[in-house]
Amino acid sequence: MEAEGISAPLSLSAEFEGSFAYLTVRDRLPTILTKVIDTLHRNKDNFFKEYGKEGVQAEKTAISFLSRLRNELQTDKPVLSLTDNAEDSEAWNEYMRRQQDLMEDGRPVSWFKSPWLYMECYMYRRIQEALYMNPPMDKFDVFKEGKTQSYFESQQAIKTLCTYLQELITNMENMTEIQLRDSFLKLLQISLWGNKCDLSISAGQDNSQKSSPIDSLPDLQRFILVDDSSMVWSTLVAAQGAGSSGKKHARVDIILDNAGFELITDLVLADFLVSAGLAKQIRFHGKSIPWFVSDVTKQDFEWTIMQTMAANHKWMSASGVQWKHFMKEGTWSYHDHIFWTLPHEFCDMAVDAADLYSTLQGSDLILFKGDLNYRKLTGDRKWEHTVPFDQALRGFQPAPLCSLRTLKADVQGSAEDCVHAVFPENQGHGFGL
Ligand SMILES: O=P(O)(O)OC[C@H]1O[C@](O)(CO)[C@@H](O)[C@@H]1O
Ligand SMILES: [Mn+2]
Repeated sequence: MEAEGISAPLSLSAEFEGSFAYLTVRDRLPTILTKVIDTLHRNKDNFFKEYGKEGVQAEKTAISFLSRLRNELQTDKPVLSLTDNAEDSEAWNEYMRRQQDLMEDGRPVSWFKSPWLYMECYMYRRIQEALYMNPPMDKFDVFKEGKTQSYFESQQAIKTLCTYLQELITNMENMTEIQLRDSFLKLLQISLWGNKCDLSISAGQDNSQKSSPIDSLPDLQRFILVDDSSMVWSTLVAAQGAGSSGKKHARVDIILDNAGFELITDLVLADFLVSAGLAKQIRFHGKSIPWFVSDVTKQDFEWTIMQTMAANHKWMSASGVQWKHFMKEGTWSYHDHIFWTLPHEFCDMAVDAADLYSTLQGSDLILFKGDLNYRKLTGDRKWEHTVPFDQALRGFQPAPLCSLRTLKADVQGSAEDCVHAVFPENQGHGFGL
């Protein structure tokens, strides 16, 4: 749907044979679906133990739903309305009608003819429909195994990062502003690179963090296209300005992406922001259902903090204890609005999720993690590479925002990583890579 009066190029789509969208829909999405079916098969005995015959029957029916879905995808069938009467079903079905109105010569909305962004999101929502329709499978997270494995495979990197965080916190009061700034920029890059650990690009293959997240920074520097993070720092510093009641309470919103090591990098960054007095409140935004294989759900968020607390490592445990305290006292909070697991481009948010847009307008800085968020920020359209980032946002600017994304889809086109930052007109800055 077009944001008011701002035109945009075509959406990336699998209709362009040979494109990355085409290869994703033809090859990677069926592979992910097959792995989901295998996961259900492999857990058959557990379902029997936990739910008896009813569990096994539900697993069998869910598998038949998913096999049918895979066939629909592979044979480019018209997409179907959702029939699970979930909280977001009507929003999905309304979006399908909207997409149908956009189709030329009345062709049906289908996997290889419609926007890649819509079809990929739709697949993950249809997986959830197969579970919703077959209780007691409705609470089962088909991606949980991969997400927890990614956490356990990254232990050494997590220990290194938590140790680094505790060293920063111990030395914090002696730090000059330049040292604080440099530490922040280092943690921002670590959070950017944490985005490499994503299970949808790898179609579920292990993609955990093996190397030291700190020592690898110098080598990775050359892959950052144009680093605008210094403006992110300026925004944070400006947000410390005195408010009407004295010290302003800077609020940072982090739109999360993947669980596992990437989530740890985001929690470490958030801990630093609060410990350095750069933010008084951090709002984390995750997914309300399992999504794009490794995206963070509330269960993943809570499990990761508990797991870190319980680690047999002094600084991991100290970090986890601190994070649980931040959650308990409300300095940190977790939110999972359904909009983040709808297919909409973010320029639609002000209309289609006005409550969320209004919430984000209260932020001093919004950090968007990952490739899917970047694709939604820019509408996953065939922009020229010279288009300024804030133009591609087509009016989506609830607050100063920054995209921390390792490039996994065409919508930027270059092979490097991106740190974007953009500021609403009233701050006069509009820039990107
Ligand atoms: O976890 P991230 O960084 O959002 O990556 C997910 C992205 O990776 C891909 O799976 C590969 O391009 C996309 O389909 C999706 O946008
Ligand atoms: Mn992801």
